[in-house]
Formats: sequence, C-alpha cells, structure tokens
Amino acid sequence: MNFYFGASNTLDRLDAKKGSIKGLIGSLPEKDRKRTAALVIETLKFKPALLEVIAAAELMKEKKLTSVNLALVLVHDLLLGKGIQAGDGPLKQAVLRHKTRLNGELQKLKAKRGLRSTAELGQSPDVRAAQIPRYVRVNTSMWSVSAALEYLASCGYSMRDRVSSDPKAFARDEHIPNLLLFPPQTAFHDDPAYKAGKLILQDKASCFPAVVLAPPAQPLARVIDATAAPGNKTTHLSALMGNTGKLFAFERDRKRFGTLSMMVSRAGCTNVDPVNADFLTVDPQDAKYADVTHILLDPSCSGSGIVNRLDYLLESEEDNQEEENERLEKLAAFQLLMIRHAMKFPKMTKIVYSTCSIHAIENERVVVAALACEEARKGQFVLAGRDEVLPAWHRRGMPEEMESADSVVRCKPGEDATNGFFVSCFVRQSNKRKADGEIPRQQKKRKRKKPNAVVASSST
Ligand SMILES: C[S@@+](CC[C@H](N)C(=O)[O-])C[C@H]1O[C@@H](n2cnc3c(N)ncnc32)[C@H](O)[C@@H]1O
Repeated sequence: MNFYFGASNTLDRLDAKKGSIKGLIGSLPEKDRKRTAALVIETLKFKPALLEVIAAAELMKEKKLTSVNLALVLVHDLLLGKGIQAGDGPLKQAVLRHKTRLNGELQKLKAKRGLRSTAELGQSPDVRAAQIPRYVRVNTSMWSVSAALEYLASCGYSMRDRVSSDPKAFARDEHIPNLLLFPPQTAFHDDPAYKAGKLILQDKASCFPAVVLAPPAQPLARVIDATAAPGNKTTHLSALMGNTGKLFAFERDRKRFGTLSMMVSRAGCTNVDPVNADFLTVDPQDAKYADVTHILLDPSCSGSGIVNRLDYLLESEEDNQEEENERLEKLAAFQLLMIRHAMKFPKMTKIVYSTCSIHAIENERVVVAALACEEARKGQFVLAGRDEVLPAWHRRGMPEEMESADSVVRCKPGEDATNGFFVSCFVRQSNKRKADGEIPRQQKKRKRKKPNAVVASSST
C-alpha cells in the first residue's frame, strides 16, 4: 500500500501547488520513481472521469478512505489498471466492496459521453485545448463521396463551409480530398457506415503521407507500405490506387499484423497483400518486388507529436534527458536505415518518409542524413520540391535544420488542429518532374548541433 500512499501524497502536493509534476516526481525516492510517476500521470489523465465515477458511486462515504487522491489512485488501478497491487489489507477490501458499483458508473459515464473505449475518457486538457475536429475519411474503395454525403444527410447531418459546435454540422477538409470534419465529440463508433469500413476515423496529418506519395492507380502499379499496422495509411493508399495494382503491406509485429489484416479486410482493400515480415529483411532484388516504384515509410518513432499524452511533462527532466536522447538517437538510426533500404529497390522512384514526432532528430536530421548516404548518391535520390509536397500547407520544416526546409511538411500540435507530424518525399532525380537538375543544397556538408548524429544501426 505504501506505493499508493506515495502516489496520493504526490497528488496532494500538486493540488497544494508545492511543485510541478516534474519537480515532485523528481523528488521521489529513486527506487519507486518510475512506477509512481506512471501511476500519477495516468491518474491525472483520467482524473476528471475518475472523480465523476467516485462521486457517483459514493465511494468517499467509506470511512477507511482518508483522501480523495488516495481513492483516485486506487480506483485508477482497480478500473483501468491491473487491479490494486497490494496485499489484502482493510483499505483494499474497502475499495473492492464498491467494485461493481464503480464499474457500473464507469460504463454509464462512457455511454453518456458516447465513447466506445475507456481510453477516450483519458483525453488530456491538451486535446481539448487543441480542439482537434473528428476527422472522418470516406473510404472510396467502398463507396463514392457523393454516396457518403447522401448517407450523412439521411442521418441528419448537413454540410457547412466550416466545422462548428453544431453537433449535426460537418465540413470538407480544404487540403485532403475525401476527408470530412465533424465537431470533436462526434461519436462514430456505433455508426453502421463506420462499422462496415466505409468511413475511417483518421487524423488529418496522418492522411498527408498517402496523398504526397500519390501512388499510381493502374493494374500494373506496384507499391509498398513498409510499416503498415494498424493500417490507416494502407487503406488510404489502397483507395488512392483505385483498389487496383498491388500494395504490399509489411508489418513485423505479429499482433499488430492481425489488426492490419482485419483493417484491410474490413475496408474492402482487395489490392493489398499483407506480409508479416520485417521490411529490412526483404531483398530489394527479389523478383516479387522488382517492379515496386512507390513506397511509404512511416516507421516506429517517439510518438511525441501525439497530443493525448502527459508523459511529455517528464521528458525534459534532467536525469531523464540523457536516456531520452539515447532513445531518440536509436530511433533516428533505425529510421535512416529504413530509408536507405527503400532506396535500394531497383525501380523505386518515390519514397515518402513520415513520423508523428516533433523532434528534429527524427525528422529533418534523418532526411539530411538520408540525402547524404551512399544509396541516395547511387540512386540519385533528391528531395521533391514543395510543389509535390502539399504546396498549400502552410507549416514547413525547420529552416535551422535544413536548407530545403520548404520541401518538407510539419504539423504543430495545438496550432494546426492535428497531431504533431512530419512528412518528406524523396524522388529519383531522373524522374523528377521539374527540370531543375540541381543537387539539393542540403547535400553539402554542414556543421551539426548535438545530439544529432544519425548513424545507421539495426535497432529500433
Ligand atoms: C508508426 S506505426 C505505422 C502506422 C501505420 N502507418 C498507420 O498509419 O496505421 C509503425 C509500425 O511499423 C512496424 N515496424 C517497425 N519496424 C518495422 C520493420 N522493420 N518492418 C516492418 N514493420 C515494422 C511497427 O511494428 C508498427 O506497427
């Protein structure tokens, strides 16, 4: 139980404004720090929802419970974690007596808010501040946009110029064709068209890579999605290909591969060939992939652009900083390796590299390193210009990191009504539409700031 008292004490001190989350967690005894930090952060994420549940279940009438914060951490683990991790003492027994009622109130709260998953109850204030609309992509592999609009009208929705707080109004996105915007709280989980795979819930920024790749829509098209699960970008690519040609979708994780296969089948993507394998083990000379011309690389990254996280609060904590830098450097090395591997395919003409990270080390610096690598030189890969990479999107790369920052796209969480995101596009110079013929300036040697040495390694 001491662990719960430690976490509840940290929450008490936070409430009393006796320090920041970072500072208070940093002052915990080192042996408990990681575990307590995780519980405190998770509890804070769910605090408003847990408070409602505790109040509705009248848990605080229980005499053994001396503080609301103690109740919060215990109920967190009981309902959202792996159960209360303590021996069978009277305090644990007191909370367990209310388990059925607490659980019932949790389900009622989810139903009241129109949520399908408990995780959605944990949206941080950041998410609300960012006011990210509910983005819904019409899956054109299954029906047309006009059919979808008719369907939505039959459900009582009406299309407007822009999304508003009117729960029955929606708008079309100005950058991504077939993407619709609804008010943030709009629930689609029980919608028949969503359940049938005809509507796909996908953040706007996550739609950028497939649109930039613009895969060919013809029977002989050969495309790879190298890191595919859960499959949002795969189903988007498939739709852009007109569900024709062949899209090889690689996923190395077995469980995530199951999700990918389910998503692809639900979305009616008949041109997708899901492959449960590590993309790095694929031989670029293998006849099966010899004709691949386009590839999407959306590899594992830090996920630091995802808005629904509180753990970023800990990232700048001094003693974690070194560990974090090491982790980012490893990720960057892996990301670079993936791009270099993609450049080895003999007929590759276009490579889109994206991340949901906000860190330059995983974004601009990986791109600069990729442009300077042997495979880029041999294959004459250069960066596609702004005209091929969402020219109308306002936010571009960091100019202090690369000279062609205008050629890449960034999304800033909290400002662009999306998650944080990065997209870049490599093309073979011989295939480049524009007759500029120049070696891009970022291939010149530049002084780098630390920590940014992106060195290829095989780990993630
Ligand atoms: C960021 S997620 C991809 C998200 C996906 N593009 C989407 O939009 O739904 C990265 C995925 O790549 C997988 N992955 C990482 N390294 C891989 C590799 N070398 N080969 C195949 N899959 C890999 C991870 O297991 C993870 O599922």
